[in-house]
This record gives sequence, C-alpha cells and structure tokens, in this order.
Amino acid sequence: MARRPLVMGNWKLNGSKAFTKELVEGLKRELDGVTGCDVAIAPPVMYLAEAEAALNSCGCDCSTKKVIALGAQNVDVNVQGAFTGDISTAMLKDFGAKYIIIGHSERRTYHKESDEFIAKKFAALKEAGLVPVLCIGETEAENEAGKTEEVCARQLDAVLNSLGAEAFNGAVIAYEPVWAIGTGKSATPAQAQAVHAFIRGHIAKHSQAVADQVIIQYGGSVNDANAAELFTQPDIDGALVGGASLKAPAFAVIVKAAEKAKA
Ligand SMILES: O=C[C@H](O)COP(=O)(O)O
Repeated sequence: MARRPLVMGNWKLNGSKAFTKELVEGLKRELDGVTGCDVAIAPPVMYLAEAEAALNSCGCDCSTKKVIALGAQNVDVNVQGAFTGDISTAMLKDFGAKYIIIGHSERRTYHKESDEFIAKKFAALKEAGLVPVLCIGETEAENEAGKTEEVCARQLDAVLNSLGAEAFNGAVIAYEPVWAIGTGKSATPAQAQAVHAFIRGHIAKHSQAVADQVIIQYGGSVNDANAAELFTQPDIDGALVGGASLKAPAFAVIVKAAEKAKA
C-alpha cells in the first residue's frame, strides 16, 4: 500500500519572532510546487502565532500554504485548569497545529517522561483529533547491548496495550536512535530499514491494516546529503528533522528527496 511521505521539522529550542517569519517565508518559496510529500514544522510554541501568520500571509489559497502544516513539540495531558506552564491540545488546535511530537528522547531524558505518561499524551491527542508523532528509539548503550528491538517494542507497547492498535490509524511514529540525534552520525539506510521493518511488524501482530498505513519517519542527523538514500528504503516514510530544518534550502532538499523517492 502506498503511503504518503511526511517530512517534519523539529525546531527544538531555537528561533525568535523574526527567525520564524524569515524561515517560514523561505520554506514557502523553496517548497512551491511540492505536491507529493506532506510537510510540517514544529516551532517553539511561543512562535506558533508568528508561524501561523507567516504561513497565511499571502492571503490567497495557494498550494504552498496547504503543503506546510503546523505542528508542536509537546503537549500536556490536561485540557484546562491549574497546571502551570502546560499547553493543552485545545490551545494547539487554536493555532491550527496538527502534528504533535510526543515522547522525544530529549523529553524522556531531561523531563523524565515515562512510557505510560507518553501513552496518556497519545490518548489526549487522539481525543482532540490531532496527529501524534510518537518518537521511539534506543540509546547508544542499548544499541550496543543488542536491545534496540526490545526498547522500541516496549515504547510501542505502552500505547498498544492501553489504547489498542487502532490508535495508530492516522498516527505517525518517528524512529530516532538517540545516538544519532544531533551527532552527525545518522543510522545507515540499512540499519534504519531493519528497525522500521521491525516496528511495522510489531504493529502488524495486532493489525496488518494499521501497520500498512502507519507513517514511520526516521530521525537522527538527517540532512540534505543523506536523505535521498534513506528514503530509498521501503519502510522509511519520511523524516523528523532537527538541525537541518532550521535552514529552508536544506529542509527543502530533504522534502523533495522524499517526494521523488516515494513518487
Ligand atoms: O526531532 C528531531 C531529531 O531529534 C533529530 O535531530 P537532528 O536532525 O538534529 O539530529
């Protein structure tokens, strides 16, 4: 079954009002005419308003505006109330955000987010009609100990066992080996494909139909030089891009590589 690729930029803790406007304008120019790849950007939530305004600034109904979707890097499980500092699904929807990253290794590590807590965020996003982008992946030590599949299975099972396989209908999984994030040391296409096939197979144990449609992105030092080869792999359906998403030309090369490989 043909899956439509998704390339998403995770800006992490970078940017400013002016940077957001400039990068979104650059992306609109660079991605004009792209039709074969879904694209999303996740600026810091502080700048969602600037990003939304910049995406809509031409005031017309042009195709580029439809190509780039807004996303966010995190969400809370609570919808309203006394939860200082948190951001709800409703607030993200208010800015037109669609793809919401959860379970990123930086949140698992620095904010001690557990598999169970992340599964609750997944549920909150589904409840709100938003698209979870569930990040999973092993550390370098786990990789060296041969525990990659065990770790990925455990992280997926937190959602599968609490919400069922159907929750992955319309959702996105991002396989991000922690040792590849921000290191310049991407997994090889063959390494990534092997894990992606395992992930799809793990979902297929519950539902082949759900496994066939779920988008599995690769993330970890994806750049304009290595993206095309990664996308030749059958189970790599796009990328979650950190550093290279901060420059419009490099990000556009990655998007166009996905469009070409999956045409
Ligand atoms: O969410 C994105 C990933 O953490 C990858 O970041 P990176 O492309 O800078 O390695």
